[in-house]
Amino acid sequence: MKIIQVNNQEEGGKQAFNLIKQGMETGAKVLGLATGSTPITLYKEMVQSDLDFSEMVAVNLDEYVGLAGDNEQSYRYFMNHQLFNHKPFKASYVPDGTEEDAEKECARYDQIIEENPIDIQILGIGTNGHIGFNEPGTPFDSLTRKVGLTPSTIEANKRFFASVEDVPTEAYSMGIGSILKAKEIILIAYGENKAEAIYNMIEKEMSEDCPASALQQHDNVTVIVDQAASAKLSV
Ligand SMILES: N[C@@H]1[C@@H](O)[C@H](O)[C@@H](COP(=O)(O)O)O[C@@H]1O
Repeated sequence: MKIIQVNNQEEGGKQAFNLIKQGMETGAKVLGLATGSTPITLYKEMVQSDLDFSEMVAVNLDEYVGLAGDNEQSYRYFMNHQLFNHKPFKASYVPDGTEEDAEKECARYDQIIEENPIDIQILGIGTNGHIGFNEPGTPFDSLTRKVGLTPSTIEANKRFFASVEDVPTEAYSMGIGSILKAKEIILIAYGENKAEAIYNMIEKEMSEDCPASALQQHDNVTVIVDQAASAKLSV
């Protein structure tokens, strides 16, 4: 894994943006995108840039089960407002949180990923090492499925909701197997509450206890971290 240390989130957004720009110059057509507060500065860079995304496809990692795209807490809403409304893509995919038939929705989404192989996958990381909504214990060959969120993830994500009771307890998430199929992966982490997860991901032995450690088996991963998130690393 290549590690890029940055001073702050603005610099991290610029670094990630430059990697995407380079990727597009060398033929990348499909971006795998993530939600959460971490990629916001990257999306700002993309919006402010003169890059044209109208021939690009975006495939998002996950969506809360039960939330429609016009719900302000949904990941579709987040993506539209942070990026797609400002920079139109040829197509943008996010799992449909309103689809009650999980099997049908997951099969549909896996088909989308198969038809649009991801060139560059952007990832954040949960404090427990989750990527997408793949919580600890997720098999590394998993595909899209309905997952239950751990209490720590519900707790971490409640800041976006009126109360903890409003946080959905399930999500549709691309699997770790799907993520590993991306040609290039850029994982971004800021802040001391990510330090343990970053340490487990990079320096501990690969284990399902830290879903992000699966990235150790991928040969094109760049990790963008600030000082606080990289504080536990030995290098
Ligand atoms: N499903 C998302 C993840 O994709 C994201 O990486 C994580 C961290 O979020 P943040 O960037 O806000 O710390 O939150 C959620 O659980």
